[in-house]
Amino acid sequence: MPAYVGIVYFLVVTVALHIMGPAAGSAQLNVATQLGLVANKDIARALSSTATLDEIEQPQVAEDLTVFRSRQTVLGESFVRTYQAIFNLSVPLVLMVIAALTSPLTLLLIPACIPAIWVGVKGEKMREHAENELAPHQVRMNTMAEAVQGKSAATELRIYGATQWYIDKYRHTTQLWAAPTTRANLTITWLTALTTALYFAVGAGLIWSTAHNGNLSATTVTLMTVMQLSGLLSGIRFAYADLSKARRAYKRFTTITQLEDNAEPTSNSPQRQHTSDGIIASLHNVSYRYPAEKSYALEDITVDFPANSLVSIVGSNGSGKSTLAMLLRGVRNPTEGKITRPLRAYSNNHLNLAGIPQQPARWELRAYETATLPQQGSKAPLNNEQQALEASGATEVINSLKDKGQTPLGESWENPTQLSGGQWQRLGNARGLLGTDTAALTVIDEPTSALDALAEEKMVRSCRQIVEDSTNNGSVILITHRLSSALASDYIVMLDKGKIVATGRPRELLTTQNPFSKLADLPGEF
Ligand SMILES: Nc1ncnc2c1ncn2[C@@H]1O[C@H](COP(=O)(O)OP(=O)(O)OP(=O)(O)O)[C@@H](O)[C@H]1O
Repeated sequence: MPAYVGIVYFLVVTVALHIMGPAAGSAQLNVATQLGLVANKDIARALSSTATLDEIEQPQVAEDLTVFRSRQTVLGESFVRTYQAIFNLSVPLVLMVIAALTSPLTLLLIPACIPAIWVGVKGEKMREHAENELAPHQVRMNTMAEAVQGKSAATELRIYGATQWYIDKYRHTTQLWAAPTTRANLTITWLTALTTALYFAVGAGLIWSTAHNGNLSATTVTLMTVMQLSGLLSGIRFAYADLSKARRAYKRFTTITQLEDNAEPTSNSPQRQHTSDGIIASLHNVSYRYPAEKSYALEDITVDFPANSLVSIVGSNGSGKSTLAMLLRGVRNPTEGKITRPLRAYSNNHLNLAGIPQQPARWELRAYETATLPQQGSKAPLNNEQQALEASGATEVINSLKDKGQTPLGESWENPTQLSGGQWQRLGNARGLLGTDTAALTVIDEPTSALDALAEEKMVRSCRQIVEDSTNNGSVILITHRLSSALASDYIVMLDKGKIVATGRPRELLTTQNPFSKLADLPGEF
């Protein structure tokens, strides 16, 4: 072989890396961005499904959601890495061919790679197995770690003089629980070291044999190929590990989305259904405590919500209004007591439960998608899209944007369009108003800060319209801080410190002595 082969080799590598590097980089960015968008939509669908927040707040699921929420998702990154590994594979393959032409013995490097690749795959499986064993102990481990780090439990430990005992026990127990992971990591380290040593031994043997024959270009080419392939080997291992982690995270994540898939299909027929006793929802001794909280946000609530009515829930800040709204929407489940819903068709299906949370999420999608997200996730399209967009004021917002409904919103995009708090709120409100025509219950947690007075008045009028147009004898429950909104409703429920302090028709409440009539005498808001 002529001596210039080594020079050609360097030139090929250098030119290939310089041309392919930037191309690979921009392709990776594209892949990551696309995957980020897909992930955003997946989360959106999952969250507009019937899953309760209590479920979503489970630590493991919350962690997965965080992963999926980030633009460069784990999935995206692993795709990028795999892509990069496959892309980069072409360079060493070309080199392998040149190297094989220079010195056929170089082909021995291929079988030498196989044990290293096998260890990469096997190691990942071992890690997954160990992780599965650890998972049931994860929550207890976190609790113990928190206690050691000094949350409220640590105070008790100090009072009992038991801190050292706890730390020893903690260390021992976590060592026991973490043993499979430690063992797996140790085995993987040894196996990786052994297979890498084997690979380099074969490589060194090849380099020695070409140098021994005095073939300078073959030595150079072999040396370069050994180094290139070793870099590629770790690339493949990392790519496989990432992909495997992403697959596990995705599996857990789909446990949320499956809830949506399992939801029973509903008929979208506008037939009018009737309640047996004029009640749309009854709460019986309902109490609610947020996960990880000690005190109750709602205590022993018993109340009937009338059908085909506009009901206002009033009360001071922190009295439990939003919590009650979430229970009524089936977003959270009561900790104690139960909620009964007399309508037969009125399950926890989003076609029968519509509503607007206090702070709708800011989905960074295209404007139309943001305003109509439940349509993207729902199997049966909702009929009242146009009315929902009009009543919420979303149409005005969309029409004011440069590319109308196609305008990309928020930070996730290259040339983002920023909206004001009120504009985001209107798009969110449109989502909540989808399906109100057939909903048995529409729960609107009125935003006090983001909407101006006119928009709020429009909202109250829309609420009345929803009750009148309902094909399902439906009621609207409006959480409000405004006296005028409460007085415009058919029924008022007043809360204070998580308990009901007054219920009744506005007229009745105003003409008797009760906490509501006392507040109504004061000017302004509650
Ligand atoms: N996600 C949460 N985790 C823990 N505690 C919460 C959570 N959300 C609300 N709380 C607590 O529950 C209680 C009731 O809150 P809630 O938001 O229902 O009141 P609210 O009447 O709607 O208040 P506001 O008028 O300010 O919106 C408060 O003490 C609040 O701190």
